Amino acid sequence: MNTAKPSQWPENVEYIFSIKYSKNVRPETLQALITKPNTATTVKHTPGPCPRVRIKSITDPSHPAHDQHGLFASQHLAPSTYIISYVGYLHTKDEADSESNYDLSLDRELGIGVDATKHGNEARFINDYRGISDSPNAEFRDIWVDMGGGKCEKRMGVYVLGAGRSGKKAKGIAKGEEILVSYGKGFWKERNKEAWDE
Ligand SMILES: C[S@@+](CC[C@H](N)C(=O)[O-])C[C@H]1O[C@@H](n2cnc3c(N)ncnc32)[C@H](O)[C@@H]1O
Repeated sequence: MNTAKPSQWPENVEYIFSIKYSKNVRPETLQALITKPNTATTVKHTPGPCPRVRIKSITDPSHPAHDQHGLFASQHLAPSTYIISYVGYLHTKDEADSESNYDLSLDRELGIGVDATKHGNEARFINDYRGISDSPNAEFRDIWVDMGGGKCEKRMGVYVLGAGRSGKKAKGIAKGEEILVSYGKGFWKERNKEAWDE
């Protein structure tokens, strides 16, 4: 088994390769989260540090996440390239931690989220573009990860914005550039940053 961790991985967070399922998820919900629709995009499971990204501490005082970390491209990433999937603790609405800064909705209809506060991979370090760049250069998409042996896992995958969606960012993400998504207005509204109303 691959036990390597990415450089700069924090000691208080468990580095995981696949989702950790809460025992409170109902069997029929769990079944829906591991049953891939025929037409869905599938990505092969790849355990271990992702070669396309690098976690870096943010030392620039003008960066709004100064003194935290961010995720950067370790090679040029072409438009629409799959980068990494978001893993963490998969939980029900009732178990959601309203204080978490790492909780991503996986399936709104099923009321399921994935929280990477205590367990996660490099994707937990992706910052929001606001105050850093004019626009995001990456986005979350629904994916299914083929775990082998006929098993699949529904996850959120991070992709480089496609040429159609990204305008001037159609060249993809350059080596060394920070990977930035939009967390959505709701994330910042809940944290009282009303000024970032876009
Ligand atoms: C999912 S974490 C991203 C990784 C985080 N920077 C870290 O080092 O663990 C989300 C948190 O990162 C910070 N963050 C992300 N994007 C930001 C932005 N554009 N401006 C200010 N803080 C940001 C906020 O503290 C937010 O609650």
